[in-house]
Amino acid sequence: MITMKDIIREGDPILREVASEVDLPPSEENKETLEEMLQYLKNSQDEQICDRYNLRPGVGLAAPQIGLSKRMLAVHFTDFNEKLYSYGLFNPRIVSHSVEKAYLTSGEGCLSVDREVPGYVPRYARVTIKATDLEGNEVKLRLRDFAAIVFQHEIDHLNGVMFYDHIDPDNPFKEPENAKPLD
Ligand SMILES: CNC(=O)c1cccc(C)c1Nc1nc(N2CCN(c3ccccc3Cl)CC2)nc(N2CSC[C@H]2C(=O)NC)n1
Ligand code: NI
Repeated sequence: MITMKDIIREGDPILREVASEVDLPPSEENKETLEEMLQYLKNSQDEQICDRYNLRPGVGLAAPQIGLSKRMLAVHFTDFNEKLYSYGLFNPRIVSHSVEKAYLTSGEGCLSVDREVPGYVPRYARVTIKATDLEGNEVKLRLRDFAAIVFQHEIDHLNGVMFYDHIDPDNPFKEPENAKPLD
């Protein structure tokens, strides 16, 4: 079971590496790891389990955050329209995106960052992702708003990018150009 002791914190160089593609079809080992990452997210959103194991709640987790420089990520959340997103993905990539940007007006948090880093994180408002899922199927996901934000945050981890790299250091709460606020 993944707990907070398994989560790599900022400062560890692995979080700044470009992670390697995984071989397909995914090995049993990589499938088990990705299942564990998904289970972490579910556990972290269950009050009893979260309290018992002192987990930080999250809706996304990328393999570099547990010390594996592999292009694997898990997400588990329901969006504003009550649509459930629960995926373990191998080799996810953004194949197209909107010009329009979006940002969480509350800023972003990260399981690998044990501090608040205030500021708007401008991201694409809509993205199309292609990847291979836990069953080994090629999936194509058209995402918008919160779902688009989460997937971009996690794909950033596969490219060594942290959310605060996107925050304007001169004015963290400046309205990003051509961007819609997400409350
Ligand atoms: C600094 N201000 C803030 O963090 C912030 C502050 C307010 C609102 C938002 C919306 C903020 N922003 C933000 N809130 C989240 N959560 C909201 C609470 N939730 C959760 C909490 C408890 C139980 C179940 C759940 Cl579901 C867990 C997820 N998650 C992310 N991110 C950035 S994209 C990846 C994702 C992630 O999983 N991070 C660990 N950002
Ligand atoms: Ni993160």
